[in-house]
Amino acid sequence: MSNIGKSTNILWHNCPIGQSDRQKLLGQKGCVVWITGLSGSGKSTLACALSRELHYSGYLTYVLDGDNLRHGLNRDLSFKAEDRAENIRRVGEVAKLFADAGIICIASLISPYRRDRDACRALLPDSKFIEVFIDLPLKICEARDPKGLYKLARTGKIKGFTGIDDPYEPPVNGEIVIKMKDGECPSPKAMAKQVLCYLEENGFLQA
Ligand SMILES: Nc1ncnc2c1ncn2[C@@H]1O[C@H](COP(=O)(O)OS(=O)(=O)O)[C@@H](OP(=O)(O)O)[C@H]1O
Ligand SMILES: Nc1ncnc2c1ncn2[C@@H]1O[C@H](COP(=O)(O)OP(=O)(O)O)[C@@H](O)[C@H]1O
Repeated sequence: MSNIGKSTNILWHNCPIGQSDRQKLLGQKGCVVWITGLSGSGKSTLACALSRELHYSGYLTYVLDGDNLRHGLNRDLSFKAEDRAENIRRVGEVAKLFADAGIICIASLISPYRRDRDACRALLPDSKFIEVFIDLPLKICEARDPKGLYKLARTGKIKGFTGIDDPYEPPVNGEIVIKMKDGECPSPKAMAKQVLCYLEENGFLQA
């Protein structure tokens, strides 16, 4: 019996069918592809492009997108630092469950604080947490501004906006960095290919 957080006298219950059985069934390894970057850097675009490529090659994926999760699971959270931390913690735990199910889980959230991302990494042993940083300058993201949020942040109508008046801490030793080349951002297909190659080379596309 052990006490975990606020739960007392609880015991882990094991199931006879485990992660490796599910992975054999699916012909892949469960993992978490964690996409981080500024608003407008292309996180959702990459998540969808990667999911599409993998799906049509016969692999099971699921996308956890920050914006979408804030419509349900995380609707009670704001953008202050403690709430962002709780947002990332919950999504990390959910992503871990998907990976345990044998699924290639693609999480796309700003996740601006290194400590929160590292806590998610710690939940997933055996290199199953793959951090992908879309390293796009603020200037480009702000010029894109598809939702008009940077404009609102610049005029003070949104407070604590990442990159404007709230920090973004880039990964130090992430697995994949997506960068501009010759002043151009790689296409969504090219970004997805970079991640796909990593998954292939590291054995995630076989049981
Ligand atoms: N203050 C502030 N800062 C940053 N972003 C803001 C803010 N307010 C609203 N939004 C919109 O919320 C989306 C980010 O949600 P996330 O859950 O990914 O954020 S976080 O990881 O908790 O920082 C983010 O979506 P993306 O543009 O897709 O990144 C914004 O559209
Ligand atoms: N690789 C890319 N090349 C050109 N435009 C892109 C690329 N990725 C995303 N975009 C565009 O940039 C904007 C922001 O992309 P989005 O995926 O919503 O970013 P985020 O999820 O990081 O906020 C969208 O209008 C999208 O069409």
